[in-house]
Amino acid sequence: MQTPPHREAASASPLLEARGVTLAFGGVRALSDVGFAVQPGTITAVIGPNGAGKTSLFNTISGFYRPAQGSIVFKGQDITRVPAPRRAKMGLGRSFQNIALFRGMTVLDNIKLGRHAHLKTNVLDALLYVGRARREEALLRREVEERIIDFLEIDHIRHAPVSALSYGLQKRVEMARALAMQPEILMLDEPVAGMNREETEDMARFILDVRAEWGVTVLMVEHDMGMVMDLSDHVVVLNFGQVIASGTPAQVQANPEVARAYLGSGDVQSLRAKLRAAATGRAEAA
Ligand SMILES: Nc1ncnc2c1ncn2[C@@H]1O[C@H](COP(=O)(O)OP(=O)(O)OP(=O)(O)O)[C@@H](O)[C@H]1O
Repeated sequence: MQTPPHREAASASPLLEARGVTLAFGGVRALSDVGFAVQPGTITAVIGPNGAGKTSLFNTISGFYRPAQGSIVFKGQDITRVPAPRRAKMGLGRSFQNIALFRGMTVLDNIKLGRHAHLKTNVLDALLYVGRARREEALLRREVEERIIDFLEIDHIRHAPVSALSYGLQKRVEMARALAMQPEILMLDEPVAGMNREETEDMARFILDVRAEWGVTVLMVEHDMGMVMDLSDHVVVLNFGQVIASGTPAQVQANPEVARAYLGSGDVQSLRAKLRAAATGRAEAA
């Protein structure tokens, strides 16, 4: 018997999985039995009202928090006990909700620092092939840095200190630094929070291009529901630390539980109308 095509798609190996993740801070249960999968090559978004557990989930995936129960699986490997820096080297790149750049340093130096975490040359290599390894590394580094600078259109500010940049540009530099690690999955924590419409449009374009041109899978946490619905292939909705819905943007928008979490009533028409209004606003601003 043949497997229907949609079944095949659903059973493709996920790049990343959260399985039954539970996390508590003292008496507060931030996450309860959270499970979802990120398929390679997709843009997946985690949304939910304030305090739903989005940041806790991100921190658990990137290794800053260890769950009380459950596991995180990346490329088929259980990484629940792998420390955060090693996860980054394995290909989990991330940006932060509150920009975590070195503000006194230039854009280029911040990007170089991101790249530094990816250095492959170990102590033995360095002892045996000092000259060649260094030269090759330097060449490759410069190539990656230039490609990122070009891609994110930040050439004009490469020597500017980060502190002198607008918020939108700082967010873009943070993305550049995360890309410098050449991640397989890029985790973006509220990539458009605090941005004006134009900056939001730019960032949305970069997120789509990261996937299209760099082949990077994207997992983001974002408050801007309209942007999420426009960009994502898959949306996971959290509320009070639990997954209340998961599916395509259209499926999530038609889910009364989601409308209840956001609007206090299960009226999916109102939810759709709200999203349409937001989309019209963005189109007018563009
Ligand atoms: N370090 C912490 N110590 C204690 N409680 C915490 C901590 N971090 C988060 N929490 C609690 O865990 C729950 C989930 O918070 P979390 O920040 O993950 O939600 P969120 O969806 O990211 O919220 P927001 O959209 O406001 O950023 C909340 O009740 C929050 O108060």
